[in-house]
Amino acid sequence: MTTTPLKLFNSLTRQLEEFQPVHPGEARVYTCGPTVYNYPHIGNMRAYVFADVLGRTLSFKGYKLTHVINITDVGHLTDDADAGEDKMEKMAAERAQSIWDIARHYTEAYWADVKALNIRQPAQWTIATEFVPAMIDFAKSIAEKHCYELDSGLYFDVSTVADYGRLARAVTEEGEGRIDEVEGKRNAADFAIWRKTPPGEKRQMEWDSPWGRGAPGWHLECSVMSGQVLGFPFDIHTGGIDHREIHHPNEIAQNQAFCCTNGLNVPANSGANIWMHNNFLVERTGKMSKSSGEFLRLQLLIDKGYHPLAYRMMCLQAHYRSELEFSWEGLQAALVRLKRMLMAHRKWTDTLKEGRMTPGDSRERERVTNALVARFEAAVSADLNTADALTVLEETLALKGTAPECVATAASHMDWVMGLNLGHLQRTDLRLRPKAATITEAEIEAVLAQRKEARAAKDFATSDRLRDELAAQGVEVMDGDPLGWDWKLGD
Ligand SMILES: Nc1ncnc2c1ncn2[C@@H]1O[C@H](COP(=O)(O)OP(=O)(O)OP(=O)(O)O)[C@@H](O)[C@H]1O
Ligand SMILES: [Zn+2]
Repeated sequence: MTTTPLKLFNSLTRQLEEFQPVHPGEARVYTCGPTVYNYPHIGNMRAYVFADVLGRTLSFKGYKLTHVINITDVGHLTDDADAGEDKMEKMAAERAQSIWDIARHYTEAYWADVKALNIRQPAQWTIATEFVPAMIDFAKSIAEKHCYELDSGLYFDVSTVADYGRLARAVTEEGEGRIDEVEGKRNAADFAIWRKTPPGEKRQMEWDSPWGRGAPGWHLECSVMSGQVLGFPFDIHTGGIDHREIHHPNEIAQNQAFCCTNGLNVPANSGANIWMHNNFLVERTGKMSKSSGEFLRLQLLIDKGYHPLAYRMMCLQAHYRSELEFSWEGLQAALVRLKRMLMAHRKWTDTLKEGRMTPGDSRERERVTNALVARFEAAVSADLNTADALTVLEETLALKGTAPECVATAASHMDWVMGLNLGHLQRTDLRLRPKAATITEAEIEAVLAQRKEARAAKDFATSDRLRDELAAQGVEVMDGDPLGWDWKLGD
């Protein structure tokens, strides 16, 4: 079905580029996954909604997709630029719990959010601690030419690779956040690829290596997991925009070293051809951040009564390269938009269910369907312009006089790429129903049934009294609402 070439913004060149797969007909994508020392916040989840839309777009365009997302359960320090403590060790010490338990708990919490947001399962979740022997092998192969050992670990010498930091466009020596705290580092930007456990200390997670007992560096992990599973070079590497500054330049430096040493001298030599970054979800006070302690979890949105796909809709309304400001009003608007789409979609599928097929030429119907889908394809092919793509979906659903089969088929393709699940959601799933509410749905429905009877009998006094009783319990009855929200629960 592919007609429009797929253009993606490559952070390496800061330009839109046409997607040209390394392996014909395939797309291999690696996404930097969460560090599982805490719950993901909805900002983190924006990164995975973006990667999911990318993956769905590639599949929709006919590429055989292999998507890998990692789980970082060791090695990510509290400062991306190679200083501070391991985030996992720190949390384990604070909680007096085993790291393994912490990792399991937060990985599961992350997977629950992935599911709730209708993010597809990748081909593989790579767990960092399962790749440690491969990380040691990778480090061994580049150590002689590109690394040097200090008391605290094995360091990567960034001056040994061409054009270090080109992704960040940062000055190597004085780039942001390059804190040179380690005595003996040759360049301020050099980073540990293996961190030795200091003498007399014991880490919960440590392994033997040629450079002593210790743990791998975070940057090494992603180079190894992506290269091992997808092979260098693969097509696309994604992550949040913060990774453009330190984590990904360091991955690229390692990939260059590895590819040169191992005779994989690929043209761009960065490990991946295209590096893509989503912008931040922000709050009025600034970037939403796990490390700052307070943050919004998807579960809080659900507890307040919002369906999680309303948050997915909120993400899709903005381009992934733009900042998106979170607000409850914005979430409410996204929910209403989702509900409108659902109702419009339902009308078409009901028409089909009633068997009202359009007589006539099936070739003509195929042509109409393809023309509708082509408009949508043009939107997503323009660097994943989901905002335009949603408009095309809405306009398709609002068509009049077009054969229902054409609209329903075209809309189901579009919905699949957007991942809004219009075909399965029920109108009642989208009701605002805060967890704190004490009244049950059955109780609400019972009162509404009484009220319906009263109204049928033109007993408006009783009808109003029942309505007021519900209002006192936070239930807003919405008579005659075109969206069909018969009732909703407030906070
Ligand atoms: N506010 C945000 N909006 C969008 N993406 C974000 C935001 N914060 C982090 N990310 C992205 O989420 C993904 C997971 O990040 P990770 O689990 O490592 O979070 P973190 O860096 O520990 O958290 P934080 O930066 O919030 O302290 C990364 O791709 C990261 O770039
Ligand atoms: Zn990574």
